Amino acid sequence: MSDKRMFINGAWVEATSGKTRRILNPFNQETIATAAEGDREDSRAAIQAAREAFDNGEWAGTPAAIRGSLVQKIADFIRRDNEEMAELETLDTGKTMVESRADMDDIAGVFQYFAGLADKNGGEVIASPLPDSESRVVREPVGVCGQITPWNYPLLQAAWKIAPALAAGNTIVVKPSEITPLTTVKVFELMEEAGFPKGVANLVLGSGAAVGAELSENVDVDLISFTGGIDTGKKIMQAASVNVKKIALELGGKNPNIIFADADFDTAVDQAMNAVFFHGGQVCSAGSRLIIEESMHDEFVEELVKRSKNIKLGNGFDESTQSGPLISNEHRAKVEKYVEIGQEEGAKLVLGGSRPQEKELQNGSFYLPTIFTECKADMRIVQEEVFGPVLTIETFQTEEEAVTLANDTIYGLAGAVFTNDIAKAESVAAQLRMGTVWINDFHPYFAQAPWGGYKQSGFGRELGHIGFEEYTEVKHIFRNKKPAALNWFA
Ligand SMILES: NC(=O)c1ccc[n+]([C@@H]2O[C@H](COP(=O)([O-])OP(=O)(O)OC[C@H]3O[C@@H](n4cnc5c(N)ncnc54)[C@H](O)[C@@H]3O)[C@@H](O)[C@H]2O)c1
Ligand SMILES: C[N+](C)(C)CC=O
Repeated sequence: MSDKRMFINGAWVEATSGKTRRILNPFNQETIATAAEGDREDSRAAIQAAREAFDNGEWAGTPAAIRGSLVQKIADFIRRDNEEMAELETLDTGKTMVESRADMDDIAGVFQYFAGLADKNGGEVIASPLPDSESRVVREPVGVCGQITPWNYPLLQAAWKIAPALAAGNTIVVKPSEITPLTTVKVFELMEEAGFPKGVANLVLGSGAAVGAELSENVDVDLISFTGGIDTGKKIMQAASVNVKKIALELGGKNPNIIFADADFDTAVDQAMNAVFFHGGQVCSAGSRLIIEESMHDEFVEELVKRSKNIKLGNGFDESTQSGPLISNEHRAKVEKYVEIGQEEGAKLVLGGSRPQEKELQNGSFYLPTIFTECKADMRIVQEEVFGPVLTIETFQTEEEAVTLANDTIYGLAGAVFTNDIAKAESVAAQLRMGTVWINDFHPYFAQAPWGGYKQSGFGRELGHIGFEEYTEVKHIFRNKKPAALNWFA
């Protein structure tokens, strides 16, 4: 028996196979829950429920304002249960309570934003070039949406998908990461409380290889929205071709943080630390490549190392903790491998490069903030997503060089530029091939602005009105107001 079950066709169910999975706390590897471990059969049952709920037309035909008010209820319930939900997220991911509380605030804001958009989907009247006719464009829901999410921001990434999909009148099957399902299960409890009709929102727990693959392949799924790693994204894209599903892919990043010598020194050091070490670097948009003007390199690195040494690692529930553990020992092993590779490639390790020594951290998947200088653009440590607290530093002399280094990546998710010269900042922003560019800041994202990648960071956008439109089909309706025979074949 599990204590975290799946929600299929309006009922909480165990896996058909009876299998379960232990969910671990990355701070101490203790079991915090037992989750149903669904497989393809469970996935198919959820898809069928979502298919029927879409095809019977009730949800899509529900007045948009009423759909919006149900989505708004989720926002209200999350605000009501903020502390409990933040605790679940910290238990599951190890992130600090400050981060988890902020995530819950953001998530409530996302549900509120899309609740508000539900009835603003008015369509458009076209100036028809033909006489006695009417031409208009309407947006309709796509259908059954499969939504697959990662472990680093479990509920936040799910909210970016669930809220617009439901507001637009789709039905959904959500598959959270198998290692962090707790808050997604909780949000389905909230949806049940809000009173969504049976089959509209379904939750399947289990592995990517089984549940995720079924969602990607199944011809009854009309759209697949995925957030996760690039290799998984490629598999999903291939699988989704079976019925030419609509796809949105939010993949990884190797994000540059460009700092010019005229930037405010203290702000730039502080933001550079935050860019890469926030949540242990387990952020798709982490500023893991620092690209700094050569003239300030030594002074900047000295200060960065001095401050980063003092980052307090610990239990996310301890309010003095600044950064929690990595998600798992397996993931830490991957980070360690990259640090080894960086050293073999000739990058100079100036901070970290090992696990912390403190006794109280030994059971957690901790890794020290790590900084490499003397990095070259062709090193793997500079090119590949480490997804841990590892910063590489490269230098430049001219704006052109900075932009070339920043764009020298297969990814294009996000990047930043720090300078007091606004014209220079705007020029760099215009040249960066990335979905988000921050000027004199790093990390802000919010429900009102679109999020997504250029190049191999994916395609499609989440958030903003574009994130809502991703869940709609565009239909042109033309009406002849004076129908008459054409006599073409007379
Ligand atoms: N662009 C963004 O907005 C964004 C946001 C968060 C995380 N990410 C990226 O996510 C990655 C880290 O997350 P992760 O390790 O959970 O990624 P992952 O690709 O390993 O897993 C993500 C999800 O895909 C599922 N999955 C695995 N194999 C599958 C398959 N064959 N078919 C269908 N689904 C499958 C997993 O079970 C999980 O639910 C990083 O690369 C990070 O940059 C991107
Ligand atoms: C999209 N974001 C920044 C919330 C999380 C990326 O991992």
